[in-house]
Parts: sequence; C-alpha cells; structure tokens
Amino acid sequence: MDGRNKTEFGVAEIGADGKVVVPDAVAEAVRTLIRWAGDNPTREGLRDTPARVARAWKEYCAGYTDDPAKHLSRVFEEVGGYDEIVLLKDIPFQSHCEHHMAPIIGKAHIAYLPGNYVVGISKLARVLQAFARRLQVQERLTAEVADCIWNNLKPVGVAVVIEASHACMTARGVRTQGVTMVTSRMMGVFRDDERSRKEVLALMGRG
Ligand SMILES: Nc1nc2c(ncn2[C@@H]2O[C@H](COP(=O)(O)OP(=O)(O)OP(=O)(O)O)[C@@H](O)[C@H]2O)c(=O)[nH]1
Ligand SMILES: [Zn+2]
Repeated sequence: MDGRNKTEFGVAEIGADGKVVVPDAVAEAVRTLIRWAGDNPTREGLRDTPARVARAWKEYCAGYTDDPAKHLSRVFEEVGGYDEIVLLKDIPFQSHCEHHMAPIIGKAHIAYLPGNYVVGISKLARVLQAFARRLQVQERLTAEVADCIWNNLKPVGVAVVIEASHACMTARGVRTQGVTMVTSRMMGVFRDDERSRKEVLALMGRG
C-alpha cells in the first residue's frame, strides 16, 4: 500500500438502510462546494445531494479498498502448452483525474506472454478496475496495471495500452472534444524484442 488510501475516515460504515453512512464533515464539504458553485444547498432539489455525491465518490474511488494483487493470486499452471500472447482488448473503464477529479473515460488493452502461469482472463480487467477506481493520472494507471501483472504473474512480457478522453479537457479548460490520450507500458520481451512488440501492437489493432 502506498499511503494514498490512509485517511482519517477508516472503513466506511454501512447504515440500517444498507447505504454507506456519510460523515457530517463530508456532507458539509459538498454543501460548501454547492454554495461556491453559486447555488443554495438547502433548496428542495439539492437537499439530498451532499449524501448522494459523497456516496457516488465512495463508489468512484472503490479501488482504494480493492487490493489489485489479490485478483492475481489464483493462477493456473496447466494450459495445454499454450505459449503465445494472451490479450484482453477494448476493456472499458472509468477513472478520475487527480488534478480536477473529473472523469477519465477510455479503454485498455492488456496483454501478457505467459511464463509458467496464466490467470482467469477476467482478472486482468479486475486489476484495471482496482487501479482505475482511484484518483489517477493516466500514465500512473498504465504503469500500475503493467507492474502488478509483471510482479505477480512473473510472465515473459507485459504490454498495456490505454486510450482515454479526459473530461478536464473536454468539459472545461481547453475544451477540446474528441481528443484521446494514449499511454503504454511495455515490459520484458515486449520492451526488448522489436518483433514481439510489433506482434502485440498488431493484435491490439495499433500496429
Ligand atoms: N499527463 C497527464 N496530465 C493530465 C492528466 N489528467 C489531466 N491532466 C492535465 O493536468 C494538467 C493540470 O494543469 P494545471 O495548469 O495545473 O491546471 P489547469 O490550470 O486547470 O490547466 P488546464 O486544464 O490547461 O486549464 C492539465 O494540463 C490537464 O490536462 C493525466 O492523466 N496525465
Ligand atoms: Zn484533469
């Protein structure tokens, strides 16, 4: 753990209604933000909004309580002699940028060349979600996903490519629609061997 999930709030409590209990300080922070935005947090339509926003943020940031490595703890050793690239392509995800807390929406392509182990394929998407559901920059998200697979699965190669649009660039600020940020992290053979890198990028449709 890197300390980013260590806050004074601890583990969220669940109330009798089955919903996350929202601490007063958090609701008050949202009311302050509403006032700052120019509206009145006590008017009818906004009365329940602070609690909704607080719970929504707990959900957007559920990755802080999700250990990514845990998803790679169940591996399979016997895969019928399969020794080619395994690729999970076009995995949709949503994250939030740590600069503006605005949505980052995109898709990831995650590939690895197995060493002795393979994992259930859904686990690659679970690792992505565990890191994406935090405050992020795209570069770190890409690196964290790749490093997690590299360290836990001990494969021969890992390649992660993420393409995403940032609401902080589309909905505000420079307001450029349709721009995509592309980041990648290549490890092992995908970094060192030109042919392997070309092959994996071609499989990802980015060759
Ligand atoms: N490298 C990188 N930059 C990001 C990411 N998400 C947002 N940003 C950028 O973070 C930068 C923050 O720049 P600042 O100048 O401090 O903030 P700002 O005044 O709101 O900047 P503008 O967005 O240009 O209005 C902006 O250029 C954003 O586009 C990301 O995942 N990776
Ligand atoms: Zn941003």
